Amino acid sequence: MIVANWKMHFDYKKALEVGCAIKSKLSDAKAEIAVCAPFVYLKDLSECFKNSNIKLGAQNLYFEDEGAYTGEVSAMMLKSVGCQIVIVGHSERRQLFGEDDNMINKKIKSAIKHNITPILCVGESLSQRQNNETFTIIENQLAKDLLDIKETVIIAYEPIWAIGSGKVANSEQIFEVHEFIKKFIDTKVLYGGSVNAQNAGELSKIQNVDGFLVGGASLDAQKFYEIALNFEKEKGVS
Ligand SMILES: O=C[C@H](O)COP(=O)(O)O
Repeated sequence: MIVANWKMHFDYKKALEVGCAIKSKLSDAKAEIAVCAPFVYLKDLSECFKNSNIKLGAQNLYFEDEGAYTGEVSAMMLKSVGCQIVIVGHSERRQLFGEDDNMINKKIKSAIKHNITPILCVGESLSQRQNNETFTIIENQLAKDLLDIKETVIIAYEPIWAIGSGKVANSEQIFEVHEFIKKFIDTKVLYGGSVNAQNAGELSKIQNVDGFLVGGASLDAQKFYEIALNFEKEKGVS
């Protein structure tokens, strides 16, 4: 599974241009492909992704369905514009907006209630890794974020120090964290953090990597396409 996280990029015209280019390049992809776009572009992207295998995703949600929550967007609303996937607990939201594990847990439950597949992001900071706290941090995030949740949740392992930095975690680091996550929950585990068209092939060789959550390189349809292609080649997805 290859997921684009566009974060807060593009104006309307560019978002539709890149979204439609991704659709035309990857509509026959064998790997599962999803594009997580800013809220305001979702409706039109859902039209663009019609009759293709590209899944529509959001980057966040609020856990209540409706009410006096100025500026928030609920799972019910996302579902109504065709969203199938939502990213929850991205480190940028944890760090910049103080999103805590309790809130993340409620968001995951709300997504599931509306039949939207959550992608839960977990990962350690550089200082936590240097202090040998990686597994404790990840176990703590998984335990709290997935409390009382039995349904399918996709996990994205994103070491914070690898996001947008050009510093990719090495194969051993990725393998052991994915193994740890899969012991906790038997599900798909994606890797995220400076994935690009050049390193996607090598990263795909790691046996327990089930796909990627791609930030920067997903802003270019050709680069995103090459990542998916390299993944399919290495994994023998056909
Ligand atoms: O959600 C995506 C990640 O934060 C990775 O971003 P990046 O590919 O720009 O490092």
